[in-house]
This record gives sequence, C-alpha cells and structure tokens, in this order.
Amino acid sequence: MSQRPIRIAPSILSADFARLAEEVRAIDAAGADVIHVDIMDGHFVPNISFGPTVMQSIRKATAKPFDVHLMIAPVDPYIAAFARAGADGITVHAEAGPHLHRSIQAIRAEGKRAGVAVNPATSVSVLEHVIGDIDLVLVMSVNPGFGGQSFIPAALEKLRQARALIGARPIDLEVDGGVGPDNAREIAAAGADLLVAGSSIFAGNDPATYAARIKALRDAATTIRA
Ligand SMILES: O=C(CO)[C@@H](O)[C@H](O)COP(=O)(O)O
Repeated sequence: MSQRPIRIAPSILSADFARLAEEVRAIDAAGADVIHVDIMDGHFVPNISFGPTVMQSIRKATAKPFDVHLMIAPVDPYIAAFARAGADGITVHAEAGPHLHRSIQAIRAEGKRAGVAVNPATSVSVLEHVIGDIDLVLVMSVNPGFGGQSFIPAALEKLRQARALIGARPIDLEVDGGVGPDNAREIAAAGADLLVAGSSIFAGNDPATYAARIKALRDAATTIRA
C-alpha cells in the first residue's frame, strides 16, 4: 500500500461560469492542489459543460495542474485538443470506448498523465490490463453529469479494490462525486488520495469561504493518519 498525501481538487463545474477565471484564481489562492476540469458532451453524459477554447482561456489563471476529466464518447478525437489547451492530466472513461488502451496511448503521446475513470456500475476489474500504463484511477462516486449529487456508498468498496490493484505503483487514486467533510475520512480510509469536490467547496460561490472549505476537507481526510 503506497497511499500518498491527500490532495484536494475543486471541480470547477460548480464554479460561477460568468466569473470562471476569477473562480480558478480564488481556489488556487484558497489552497487547491489541483484544478479538476469536467468536460461533458451531452451524449456520454446528459449535460454539456465547455470545450478546449474555454479551457485554454482559464489556463492562464493558475499554474496549478489541470486534471481534465473527459466525459466524451467517442473520446479519442478530442484528446489532442485538450492536451494542447493546457491539460496536465487527462482522464477518459473505461466505458467511453471504443478502445481504452488506444486512448491511453493517445494521452501519453501528448506527454500528459493518463487517467481512467470507472462509473458506479463498472467493475474496477476493467483496469486490470491497463493498470501498468496509467497514472491515475478515478472512481466515480456518482453517475457522471452533474454536481450536487449524493455519494454512492458502494464506491468505498471500489476504492479499496482499486487501492489493492494499484499496489506499490505511483498511481493517484481519485474519487469524484458527493465528496465533503462528512465523508472525507472514510473515503481516505478506503484508499483515495485525490479528492474532487464541487458543491462542498463552491456552494454559494463566495470566494471568502473557499479556503476554510478546502481546509475542512483536507483535515477530515487526514484525520485517519494522525
Ligand atoms: O464529474 C463530476 C460530475 O459528473 C464531478 O466532478 C462533479 O462536479 C462533482 O460535484 P460534487 O458532487 O462534488 O458537487
């Protein structure tokens, strides 16, 4: 088991889109480790967010890593565009197809960190034959498409399974959906080390609250290691 320090990745899906660059600057200043960028196509998921042009324009607002979660199918035609728009890591869905290994190769060919996400109904076992080729596993703890949903408890067992599969490899284990200070402790105990949080950080969109919320999440998640 090689769990790394807890890192917090605010999901800008819950930011005020009318002030998107300001929101990115605010979470950077508030202590975000990583900026989680959700890209939705209205096909793989029932919502549309934004594309590479918007992402490129907010890239200038921070030097923190952009962790780009592509909820797009098919995904391969868009990997290069998001890589060139400033992604540091790109995560594709195991369910998006058509060829997961090819998608991972395409991300690597752009020189980016490669991640694979699994939906709540998808077994972690789909990662077995690609685990040696990736930098991040993303366990979805809601059905992707929207912020503000409730955490699906079965994700905890999937995190434990993913942690066991990762073993000693230097792979991030990310969790996304319904994450907040009330469940961060059990999520971290199950093995997650990169916590995505949208509504629990951005609720009310008041930048004055962001630092305390990020800290509350980090403190809750790190309690188990004290
Ligand atoms: O990818 C997604 C949703 O599809 C997430 O990143 C959400 O944006 C998380 O939002 P909360 O559940 O934390 O409000």
